[in-house]
Amino acid sequence: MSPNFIHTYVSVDCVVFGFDYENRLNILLVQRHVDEVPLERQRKLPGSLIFSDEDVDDAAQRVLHELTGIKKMVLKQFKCFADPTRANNVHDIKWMGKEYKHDIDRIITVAYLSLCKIDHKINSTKYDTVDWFPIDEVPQLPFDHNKIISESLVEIRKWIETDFSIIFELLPKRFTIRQLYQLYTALSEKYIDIKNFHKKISSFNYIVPLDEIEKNVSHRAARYYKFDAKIYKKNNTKLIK
Ligand SMILES: O=P(O)(O)OC[C@H]1O[C@@H](O)[C@H](O)[C@@H]1O
Repeated sequence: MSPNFIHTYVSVDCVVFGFDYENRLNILLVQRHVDEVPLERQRKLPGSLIFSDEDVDDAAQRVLHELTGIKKMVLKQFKCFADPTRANNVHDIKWMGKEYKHDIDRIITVAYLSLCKIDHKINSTKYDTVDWFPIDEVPQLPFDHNKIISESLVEIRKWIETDFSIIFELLPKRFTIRQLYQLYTALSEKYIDIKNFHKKISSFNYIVPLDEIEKNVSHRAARYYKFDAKIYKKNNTKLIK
């Protein structure tokens, strides 16, 4: 007897990270609409089935553009999720039927990581509701989206160790060393104390001090810095060795 081979749909899902003013990692979730399910239980990762004439990376770039209105965003494919039961939930089947007008029983999804400054204006052309959620306040999501998010966290930690410059995609254009430190500690599993961090940072010429300091703060006003991508590319140093 010959084995059964799958005949399946393929989708992409994007985990977009942001870093908020309370020093927490956030991700972007969208709202879907399925009758009979309370709205607060219908958040999901932004995603889409892939068009028949589309490359998978292009589909992810399209999803991000439809999600944020931003033309080109940092993007990293990190894993394929193919559990045969991942789209078996009755509400998920209903949703796919409504959204794609097809009888869809199996979907393999390719997951992507992306990064966005949290103060960037989100101009979605596809979703009526797009919100930032602190990573530890993400609700129960459809499909295997909670699993995709936890695996994306492992992935972003690895990413930062191989390419430190991605951290600046999450920070405002001008930032303090404390902000950089807090983001680094939220992302990295390595511990470094703030004094040593300051020492390290001051040896990196791609982190450039500005002639501006914080205003209206209760603690000692800190200097602002900016990231110089050109200088970084020249020496491409890892931050913590
Ligand atoms: O609901 P949308 O994102 O349009 O459809 C694609 C979905 O199909 C599932 O594999 C994915 O997890 C993805 O979310």
